[in-house]
Amino acid sequence: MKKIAFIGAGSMAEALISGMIKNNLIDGDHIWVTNKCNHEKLNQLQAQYHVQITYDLQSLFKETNIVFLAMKPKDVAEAVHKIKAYLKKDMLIISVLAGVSINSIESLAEEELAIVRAMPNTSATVGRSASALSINNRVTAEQMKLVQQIFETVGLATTVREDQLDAVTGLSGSGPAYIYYLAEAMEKSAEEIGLEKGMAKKFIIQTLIGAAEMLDKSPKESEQLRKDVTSPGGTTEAGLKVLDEHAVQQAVIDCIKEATAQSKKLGLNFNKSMKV
Ligand SMILES: NC(=O)C1=CN([C@@H]2O[C@H](COP(=O)(O)OP(=O)(O)OC[C@H]3O[C@@H](n4cnc5c(N)ncnc54)[C@H](OP(=O)(O)O)[C@@H]3O)[C@@H](O)[C@H]2O)C=CC1
Ligand SMILES: O=C(O)[C@@H]1CCC=N1
Repeated sequence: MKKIAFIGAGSMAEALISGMIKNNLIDGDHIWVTNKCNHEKLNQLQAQYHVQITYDLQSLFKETNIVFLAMKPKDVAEAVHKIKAYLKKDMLIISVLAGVSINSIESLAEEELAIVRAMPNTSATVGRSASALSINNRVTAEQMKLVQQIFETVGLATTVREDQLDAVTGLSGSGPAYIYYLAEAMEKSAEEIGLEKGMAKKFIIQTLIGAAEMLDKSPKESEQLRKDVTSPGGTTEAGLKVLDEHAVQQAVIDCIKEATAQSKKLGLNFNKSMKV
């Protein structure tokens, strides 16, 4: 594996670094990380993953093959401005930014670059990301192989059209947060119904893993799997009735649509601010 530079050292960068290292794709010596100013965070990454950390862009970009852009969309203009002198045609740029298009990044860099726009999620940490990838026509077959390898190491990787990435962001980029939200509610309920916290947590986790595995392995659709749990006049029916009264299913649909719209909005706002 080659040398990888991370510009941005937040949650998503750490999830990818952790996933790549734990799954033996690359060792810490070949991963270089920088951020805006949070030195403490860089120290933590160095201590935990043995990556190289630096604010010296010369060292960061020396013989670098792959550059991850992993800052918030609002910070990308400033970040790319700072590094653009070091970006070379033979480098592969992988952006994980929500909403920001490949063209926008190229405009900021003022250089024709091989760019991958990816939408992973933080489950990359445990090798379970659902990552969608779009590329521009300067990405070579060899670079694409490398990209597939990186994202397959941290989970499932699928190529999509760039115009589908906002929807992927709303569905699976943000998706882990929806599941954690449900887990939080289950944890709170466990307390109220008198179950000890540690024990309840184990039951909740196993229930989520079990249901996810059933969705994956069973030939049945999610609706049928739900019906299989729901005995007439039983406990599940009573519980689900309350969810229906609160229109929870529609709320989830609205949530994913809103997150998708926000991804589009981030891109539009970015374009407006850059006038691209
Ligand atoms: N979190 C998630 O679940 C996912 C996030 N994404 C995308 O990943 C990107 C990062 O998100 P996330 O990791 O959550 O964000 P964080 O806020 O956790 O991290 C952002 C990082 O960017 C750094 N940064 C900001 N400005 C600059 C700069 N000018 N130069 C170098 N580094 C800079 C910050 O440094 P400092 O701390 O020093 O300010 C920080 O390390 C976003 O664009 C998001 O859309 C995509 C999929 C999932
Ligand atoms: O909330 C966000 O904007 C980022 C993108 C997907 C997940 N987190």
